[in-house]
Amino acid sequence: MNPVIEVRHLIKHFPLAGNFWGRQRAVLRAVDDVSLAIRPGETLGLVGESGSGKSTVGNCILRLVEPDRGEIYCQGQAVHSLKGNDLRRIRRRMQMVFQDPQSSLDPRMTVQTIVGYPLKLQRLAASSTEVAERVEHILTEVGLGREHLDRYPHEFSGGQRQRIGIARALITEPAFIIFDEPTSALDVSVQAQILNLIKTLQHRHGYAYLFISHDLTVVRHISHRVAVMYLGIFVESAAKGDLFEQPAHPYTRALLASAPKPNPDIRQELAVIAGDPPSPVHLPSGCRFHPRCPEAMPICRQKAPKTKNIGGDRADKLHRVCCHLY
Ligand SMILES: Nc1ncnc2c1ncn2[C@@H]1O[C@H](COP(=O)(O)OP(=O)(O)OP(=O)(O)O)[C@@H](O)[C@H]1O
Repeated sequence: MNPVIEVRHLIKHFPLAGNFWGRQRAVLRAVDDVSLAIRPGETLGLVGESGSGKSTVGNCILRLVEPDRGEIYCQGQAVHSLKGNDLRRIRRRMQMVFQDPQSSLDPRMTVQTIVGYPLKLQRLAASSTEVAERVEHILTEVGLGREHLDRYPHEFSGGQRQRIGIARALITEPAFIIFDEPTSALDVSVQAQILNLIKTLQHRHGYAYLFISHDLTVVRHISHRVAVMYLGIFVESAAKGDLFEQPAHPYTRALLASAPKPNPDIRQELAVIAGDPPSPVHLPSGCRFHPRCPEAMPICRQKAPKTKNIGGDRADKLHRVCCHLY
């Protein structure tokens, strides 16, 4: 199957503000050559410590942040070169669900208006009657009845608000959805319900998902493949089973070793590895993980490793790792 979304060599550097007296301006390398492909019905989980560049990858794919370089294809269409109305049109096929439903829903709008708004914005419905019908249908899909149509966001629980956020993303019938930490603001019991809803919707419609999270349990539950991000690059990516059973990169191994055993009732946050990540402005020489790596060799200080495939050739068997050990 062809990928729904494909990203090739994505780069996003943020120039730092300030006066550098003629010296070259320092840049923060938020995303530094990332490639990925996601097929219909597939979820790619994206994990990594805070600041590793996960959200920037998602924002660049949707062009909410302008990439510096790289190619982005949605169902074969070159998103990176679209402008104006063409860019607006492709956004109906690529949607995002945010972490905090409280702040991403306008408190002055009713559910009817919030969920129907993308249809109006993109002129995807012929009449207000059609908008109303489609809103009602999509609310049922996410487990909310028509009695909620005229209520405001503050009248809902956190889980219900996230259902509204999901309905708003689904109303344009997208092929690809980015979930950026969609359950981290929710209680653990509600979190499970939302994750199951996200999975059910994927089974029903074949959506491709990019699922960004700090939480290894959540990523393990929801993903088919997983990519591990460290300081702007993917250090490892593989099918979920391979990544969790046979982690190859020392960073992935450290993440898994430091996480408690799988327990759906416990959040498994990252950021428990010895030492802080170096600054993305002043990256270490060679491999960017070497100052924290228990297996660092002399070459790791000198030369950045290339990404190699240590798995099979089939798309679902690829196991890519960026490390001098391989
Ligand atoms: N608009 C911006 N201007 C300058 N720097 C930015 C901007 N957006 C993100 N960054 C920086 O880029 C780096 C990557 O940020 P990003 O939010 O993508 O990381 P993340 O892995 O999603 O982190 P978190 O899990 O905390 O959301 C960080 O160092 C961040 O401070």
